[in-house]
Amino acid sequence: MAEAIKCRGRIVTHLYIDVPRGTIVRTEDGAELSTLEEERDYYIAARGGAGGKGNAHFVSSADTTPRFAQEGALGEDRMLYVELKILAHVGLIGFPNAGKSTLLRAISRARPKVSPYPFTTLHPHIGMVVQYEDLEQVAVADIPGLIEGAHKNKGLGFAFLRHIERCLCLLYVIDLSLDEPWAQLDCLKYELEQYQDGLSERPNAVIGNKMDLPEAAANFKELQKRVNIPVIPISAEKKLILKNFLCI
Ligand SMILES: Nc1nc2c(ncn2[C@@H]2O[C@H](COP(=O)(O)OP(=O)(O)OP(=O)(O)O)[C@@H](O)[C@H]2O)c(=O)[nH]1
Ligand SMILES: [Mg+2]
Repeated sequence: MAEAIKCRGRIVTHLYIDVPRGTIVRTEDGAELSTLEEERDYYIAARGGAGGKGNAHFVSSADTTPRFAQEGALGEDRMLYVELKILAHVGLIGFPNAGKSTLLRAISRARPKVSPYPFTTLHPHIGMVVQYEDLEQVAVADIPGLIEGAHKNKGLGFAFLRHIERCLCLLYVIDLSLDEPWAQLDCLKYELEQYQDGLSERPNAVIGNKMDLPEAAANFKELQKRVNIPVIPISAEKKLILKNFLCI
C-alpha cells in the first residue's frame, strides 16, 4: 500500500524524504517521480523558499539597530505518496490452509492467526527470522492464500499477487495431506506467470508441509519425483524438518 505524506519545504531548507531502501515516490495521480534504491539516495520532496533579508541589511545612520527583518518566501507544499517496493526477502506462497501462517509462527516471533478454515490471513505478516553472525536478518512474509483464477482478481486476487511481486525469493508451501499436491504447485506457478512473466521463477524452493499426517509421506514422494528441485519435507505444526525424507 502506498502511504500519503504531506511535504512542506521550509524557508531556505528543503525537505528530504528519508525512507527505507526500495521506496517509490509518486505524485497524487500515481506518476513515478523517483525510486530510492541505495542507502544514501534521497529525494527533495519540497523546495524551500528564498530567504528574506536579515536585520543587518537595514542598518542606516538613522537606525543603527533595526528591529526589522524581512520574511522569506514560502516553500513548496506538496502531497506525495511513498510505496515500499520490497516487502520481504522471502514470501510464503500457497493455497489457503496450506500452513503458511503456522510456518511463520514456527520460525519467527511473528504471530499471524492460524485456523482450520481458508482465508484466515488477509494481510501480509512479516517475521524476522534468522540472525546471522553479521547480524543480517531475513524478513519472511506470510502472504494471504491464493486460489485458481487469482490473476483474474478472484479470491484476494491482485492484492495477493502484488505482495508477491515485492518479495526477492519465494517459498512455495504445499499441503501434502491433499491428493496430487503437484497440481497445487503447477497452479500457483501458473497464476504467478499470468500476473507477471517470470514471477514464478524468482529464486524459489518448495516446502512440503503437514508431513505429520499419514497420507503425506506417499504424496511427498510423488511430488518429489515430479519437481526438479528438492522438496523440503516439514511439519510446521510440530516444528519439524523430516531429514530422513530429504533428497539433497
Ligand atoms: N497436521 C498439521 N496441520 C497443520 C500443519 N501446518 C498447519 N496446519 C493446520 O492447517 C490449518 C491452516 O493453517 P494456517 O497456517 O492457518 O494456513 P494458511 O496457509 O496460513 O491459510 P490462509 O491464511 O487461509 O492462507 C490449521 O488448522 C493448522 O493447524 C502441519 O504441519 N500439520
Ligand atoms: Mg494464514
